[in-house]
Amino acid sequence: MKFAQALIRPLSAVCILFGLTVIAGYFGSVEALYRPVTGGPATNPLTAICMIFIGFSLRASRGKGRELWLQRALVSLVIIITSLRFFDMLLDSDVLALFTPFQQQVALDLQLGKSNHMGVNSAIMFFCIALSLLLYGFQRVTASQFIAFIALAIPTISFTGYAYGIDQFYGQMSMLTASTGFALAVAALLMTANSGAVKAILSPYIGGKIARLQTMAGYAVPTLLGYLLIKSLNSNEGDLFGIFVVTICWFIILMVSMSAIFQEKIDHERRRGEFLLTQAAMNDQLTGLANRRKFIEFGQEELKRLQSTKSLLWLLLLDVDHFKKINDTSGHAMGDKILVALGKTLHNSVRTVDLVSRIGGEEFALVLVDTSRQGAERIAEDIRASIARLSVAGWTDIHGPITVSIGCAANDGSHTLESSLNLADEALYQAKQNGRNRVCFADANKGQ
Ligand SMILES: Nc1nc2c(ncn2[C@@H]2O[C@H](COP(=O)(O)OP(=O)(O)OP(=O)(O)O)[C@@H](O)[C@H]2O)c(=O)[nH]1
Repeated sequence: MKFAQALIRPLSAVCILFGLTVIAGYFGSVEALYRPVTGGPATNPLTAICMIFIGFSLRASRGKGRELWLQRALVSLVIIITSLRFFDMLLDSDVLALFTPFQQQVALDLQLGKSNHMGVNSAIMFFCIALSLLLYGFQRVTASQFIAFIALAIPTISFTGYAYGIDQFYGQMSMLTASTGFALAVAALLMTANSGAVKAILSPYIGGKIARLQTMAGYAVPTLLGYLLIKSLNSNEGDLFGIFVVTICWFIILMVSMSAIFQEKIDHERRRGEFLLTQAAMNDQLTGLANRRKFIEFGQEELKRLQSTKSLLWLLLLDVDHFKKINDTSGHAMGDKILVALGKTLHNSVRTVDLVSRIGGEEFALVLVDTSRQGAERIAEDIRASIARLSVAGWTDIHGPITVSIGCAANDGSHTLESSLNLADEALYQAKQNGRNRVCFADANKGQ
């Protein structure tokens, strides 16, 4: 998606450059710059201005404040210019000539019988691109995308015309205008890459891959077959045949886009379901902390990492003192409430790189990564003290403070997670034996 959107700036830059090249052609009277195919259609100066305006408005489309107003102003001007072209066509007037730069040169070309009008197809194409960008600026993304698709269809019809030799298909649209319009319509579509059919087609998942393949094949195969047939049959019905091919191509693209949207919706639900299942499999429902499974996975990953960092990992095993009494005197619901409060305290006591997990009923395990012995001592003691001060709504002083015993063991990467867990468990047992509400450290030489 990001890659697709990164294309917008270079595409718009190329189009601005094309527009400026055409203007330079009129300015320096270099016909080849505005009429790439000798005797073919020229790019009218106003058409070149539309290219430049749309190119700049694409660059401003994601802006805010003044930039957004500039974008709206530029696309509105293009809408006005192209609308005047429709006006001239309907009333058989020539209002547009009043605003056309290099009008003398344009008039001379026309006198000499050379084509140099802004083609109606070009006007429709730029009108649609400008409208699409205007709608995008007003956050009408679906409508913007729909109009951009229509805009994209117009140069593809011209390309088919050039390929099949059907001049009605490109009319007064030069190859340069068709290519620029195509690039601008693609850029306008990419602006809406986060929604609808474009999102579905660009999706990195399987649905997107299939849709991209189908879109390309759906366009390339009928176009190529049509080309081969029209050349080999030398058909007089070329126009009808061309219309048939273009219609088939766009019908296929429409079908592919629609099925891609549904496919992406279903795939999105599946990915969400998978995410929720993984979450459920890795997290403890009551406290929201990691569960035993996640603890083992995380611990083993960190131990692997230790082999290259040569630092120390600490395992803190924490058990609530006389938790059975808490349940028996105040009820299971209060017991649960205390477990949740403990989970929060533990979570807030460590860094984001560490892991806090609930590995049993009233037993928690902490993994402290890249930590010295002094660091582990300080954290364990802070945790013990802050839990002894913990106040839980509904838990009264007559019951005494909630306390925990903590057993700690270090691992430098030279022994297994299981052996560290056993050492921490022995230290925890020691803490319980020594009167609870205390921190004990495993013998550093054991298990190494
Ligand atoms: N409320 C609640 N209680 C739980 C949960 N899981 C385990 N328990 C209870 O935790 C208590 C653990 O008791 P014991 O293992 O005897 O240990 P203790 O009472 O904490 O005593 P010491 O560990 O020796 O200090 C049992 O009564 C379990 O029913 C839970 O999710 N919620």
